Amino acid sequence: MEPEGERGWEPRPGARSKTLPRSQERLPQGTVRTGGRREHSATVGPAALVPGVPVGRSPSWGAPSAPLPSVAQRSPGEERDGPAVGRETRLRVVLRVRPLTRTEIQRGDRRVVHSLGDGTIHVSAPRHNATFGFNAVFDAGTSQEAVFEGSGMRQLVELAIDGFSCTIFAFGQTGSGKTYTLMGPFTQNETRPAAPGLLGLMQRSFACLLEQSQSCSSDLALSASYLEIYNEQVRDLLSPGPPCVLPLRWSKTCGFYVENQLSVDFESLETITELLLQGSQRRRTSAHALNRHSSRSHAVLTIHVRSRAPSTRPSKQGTLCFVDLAGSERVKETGSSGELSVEANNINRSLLALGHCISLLAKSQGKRTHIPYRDSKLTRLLARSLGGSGVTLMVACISPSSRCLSETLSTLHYASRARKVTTRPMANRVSRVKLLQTLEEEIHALQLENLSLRQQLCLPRVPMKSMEVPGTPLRPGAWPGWGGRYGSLGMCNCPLEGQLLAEGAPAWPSLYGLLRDFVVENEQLRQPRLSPDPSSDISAGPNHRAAHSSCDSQPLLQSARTPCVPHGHPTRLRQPDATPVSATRLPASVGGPGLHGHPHVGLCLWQGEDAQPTPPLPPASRPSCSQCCPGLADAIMSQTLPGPPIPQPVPPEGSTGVMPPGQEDVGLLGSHQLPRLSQLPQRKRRSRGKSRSSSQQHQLPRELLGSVRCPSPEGRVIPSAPPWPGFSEPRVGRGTGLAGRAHLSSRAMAGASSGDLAQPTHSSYTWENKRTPWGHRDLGLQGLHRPWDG
Ligand SMILES: Nc1ncnc2c1ncn2[C@@H]1O[C@H](COP(=O)(O)OP(=O)(O)OP(=O)(O)O)[C@@H](O)[C@H]1O
Repeated sequence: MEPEGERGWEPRPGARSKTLPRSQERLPQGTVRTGGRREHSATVGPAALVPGVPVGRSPSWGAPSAPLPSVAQRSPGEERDGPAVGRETRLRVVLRVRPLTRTEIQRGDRRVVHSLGDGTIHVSAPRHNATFGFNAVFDAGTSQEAVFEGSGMRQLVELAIDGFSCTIFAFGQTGSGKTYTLMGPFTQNETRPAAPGLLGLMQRSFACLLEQSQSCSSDLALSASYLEIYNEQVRDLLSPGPPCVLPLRWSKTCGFYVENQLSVDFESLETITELLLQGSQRRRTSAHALNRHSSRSHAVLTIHVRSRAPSTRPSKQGTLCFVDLAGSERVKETGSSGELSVEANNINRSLLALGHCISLLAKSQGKRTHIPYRDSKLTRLLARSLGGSGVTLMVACISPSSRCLSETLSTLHYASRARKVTTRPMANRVSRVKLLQTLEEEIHALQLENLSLRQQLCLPRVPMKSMEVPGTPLRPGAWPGWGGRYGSLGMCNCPLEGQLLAEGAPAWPSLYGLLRDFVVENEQLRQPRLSPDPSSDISAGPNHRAAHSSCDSQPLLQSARTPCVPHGHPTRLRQPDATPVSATRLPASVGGPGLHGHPHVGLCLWQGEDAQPTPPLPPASRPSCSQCCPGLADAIMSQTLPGPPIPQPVPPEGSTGVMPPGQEDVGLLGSHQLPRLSQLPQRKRRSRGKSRSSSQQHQLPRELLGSVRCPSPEGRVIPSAPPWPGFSEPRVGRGTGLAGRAHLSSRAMAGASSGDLAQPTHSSYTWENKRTPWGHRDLGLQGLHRPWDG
């Protein structure tokens, strides 16, 4: 008998089995035998989605309040160092049947699918008589809440909190109820969320997550990103202005990831619901014969869950990813033409690629050949969920109408096949030791870079302690003063080593305080003309300098393009790879902002141990930039820095504030081309590979670059760093969002916000983002109004 994957979608009439088929028996070494008798009617007992628990012994998926195994059971060994390899686990597949619509009833369509209970569904139509089994079947009358509880979403939320990458994707024919299941009866014209009873899996999961985050012992940091794949382009649905197209990249450590995707922090249900609503309103939809609000793109909403565990435990980083696939459609039936048919072709092509990958993944390990994830953007994004280390739930949606029979059968076969796919879930945890090492590297690199910049600027090597802002209290555990950091012994004099070796919590605030100070100093050194007297500015204490850096507006330090490193310094600066990126990528005449570069947003410092996270401001109280919107810098700085007055930014001389047409995007990329030295090795590595970085693809033409780089009005995304080793989730360049707080990420700061680090949660490189007006273009900079524009 041919394996199902090679037989196409033809159903096997009359097949029905309540027993575990041979193809799904548990074999030794955790393998699953496939390729025998075709089975699309199997009722697999309890799904083994819960990692580490053998098939047949795990709690039944969807069983309310089924206990999860303990962390130790799930991933033995992962406490030691990073993620541990999980056991082979099947995808969980549930089926939802929507009710007949009024049109279908009026048309006299017949119901051709009937739930038999026990996770089975029967298709009865002339020449088609088949039964299919799934982990759960929700018939037409099932409420949204029952779907949430019965599909095992609660457990997925718990797994995400525990550091697993969980994916829920809805698929099925157009108009079959995918969006309804995930988001409720949402239409783009809606400005209010649906009635509570109709809320979808997403909103219920958010509530569950927030509930758990409040009750669970470890502090959780939550953020969201939202994108769509439209006509094979990945577009950010949270970036202000029209959705911007983002590159999809691959890294050895983390696989495929979207570069420069915005990620927005949230702490309340209202905020995340609002994000969902506003992002969804920007998603491409159209009306066609089968659905008045048909999604024309695949949408992916990812919730990043980072737990800041006590310092002795590894930090966990899970994700909860909701994928609302565009529905497969027959152009003849939907009546699509023109743009609609182009969209339909793209949708069908990507779904075909997904189906192909699933067919191959459903084969046994021995028979599995290369999985062509690269065939579409969708399969690239779902690679980890399908064949990697994620925990995946598929929600297949079908219409019961006789008119949709062939599409329904396709979906049922698709879903049956998906049930054979296995993943090896792994919790994403970063050990304290690894985190310390990364911190150490980051601090060393920054220290050297700053030293080099100081030399270029002819500034004293040692910032004077006496110049620190008087009256600013030292953070507990922070390094007292700045003197000695660049002492005659250089790095040897740095007490960091002792800190790294020291056990216990007090090292953390000190390390992060140190890192913060270096970062702030680095920012200032890269923008020496920020204040009339750069040297005094830079050599002043960190707080004072941070106040200045809240609004940068001046060109990058040109002479910093070739930093000179003291001889004998045992650093990567001496390696060929360590040539500053700014030297190779920035034209000589380039001026540009530092890593921040946005005059409207401030550089927030870590708020110290005692500081409370700042709640997002309501739109009405949104502060504005210090010149065009004077409240923002004040608001930011007052939240972070006690004491010193906040200097206002000086508009650059002769700046017009208007980017030449067509220059907007390169301008941004140009500003992206200023990574810190500490990012160099990874960037170099990537550039050697096949895929080019965005900056390589879009080299900044010299003539287009004036002395003024035009930063975004809402904030910017810093050069996206490649994913961090040990972090399964690609780090995203964070930017502004619609609500909540948005971040810029950097290598170190990603670590800071990611886990173990109990203190500075929304740390440096953070700006307070209050609701962003949609009219602004963030990344393209078109129509940008800047303070000096007049
Ligand atoms: N379980 C359900 N109960 C009541 N109405 C439903 C249900 N499922 C879907 N609907 C309705 O059916 C219509 C189509 O649903 P929806 O837009 O969710 O389909 P879809 O699969 O997302 O379609 P597309 O792929 O074209 O975006 C909507 O009007 C929705 O309200």
